Amino acid sequence: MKTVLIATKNKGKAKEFESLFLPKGYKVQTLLDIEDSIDVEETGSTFEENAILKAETIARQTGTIVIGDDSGLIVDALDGKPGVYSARYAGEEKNDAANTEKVLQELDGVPESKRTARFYCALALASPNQQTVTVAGTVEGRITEKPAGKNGFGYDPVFFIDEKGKTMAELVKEEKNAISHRAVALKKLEGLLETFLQKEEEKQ
Ligand SMILES: O=P(O)(O)OP(=O)(O)OP(=O)(O)OC[C@H]1O[C@@H](n2cnc3c(O)ncnc32)[C@H](O)[C@@H]1O
Ligand SMILES: [Mg+2]
Repeated sequence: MKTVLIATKNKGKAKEFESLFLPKGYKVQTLLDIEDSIDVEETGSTFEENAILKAETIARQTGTIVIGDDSGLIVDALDGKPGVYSARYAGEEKNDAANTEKVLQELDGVPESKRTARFYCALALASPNQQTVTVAGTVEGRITEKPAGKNGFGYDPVFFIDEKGKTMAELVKEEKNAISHRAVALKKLEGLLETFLQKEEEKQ
């Protein structure tokens, strides 16, 4: 089976990539499987910049093809926050529940019609000897007044999807993976990944 390395230490993302890639015939490896893997500093001001930083840093370190994922929540009433700071919104320790609570507090008193938001996922594909490419995907929703659901990760319990009548955390894995920002981005990356792998083989 073909293997693809994802430059992430996020368990929720890792699980999603495994399910998304399995039907395509790929086995997924992440930085959670690699001992002493380095932390990539996310110094970019856009999701794309950070996805590139993750993918290129790890591609250079491992000498293989790598996918970087930088994603987050964009809330209209908060002028796009937490945005690229989604993981550390309530502090450096990256606490999903605390991040979610902070968004709910900041939206206190904001009416339902003004609680529009979207998840954004930028994916970068890099290898030591090919030009890096990026793609992106989004999914539209609204921020609820309190968390609901146990599935998924991050801000999923407060992200309500009108078409489903449920929060992202109330969807089963298959449902999230059919509509998520990550799934939309990955669909755009599929063909590019095949080309990358072919070119890599030709070089060997
Ligand atoms: O950088 P890596 O190692 O990949 O892991 P991370 O958790 O730091 O990931 P990001 O820098 O991309 O930050 C993304 C944050 O946005 C949130 N997020 C991203 N995708 C999400 C999803 O599908 N559902 C809910 N929240 C999500 C989540 O809270 C993450 O902490
Ligand atoms: Mg991160």
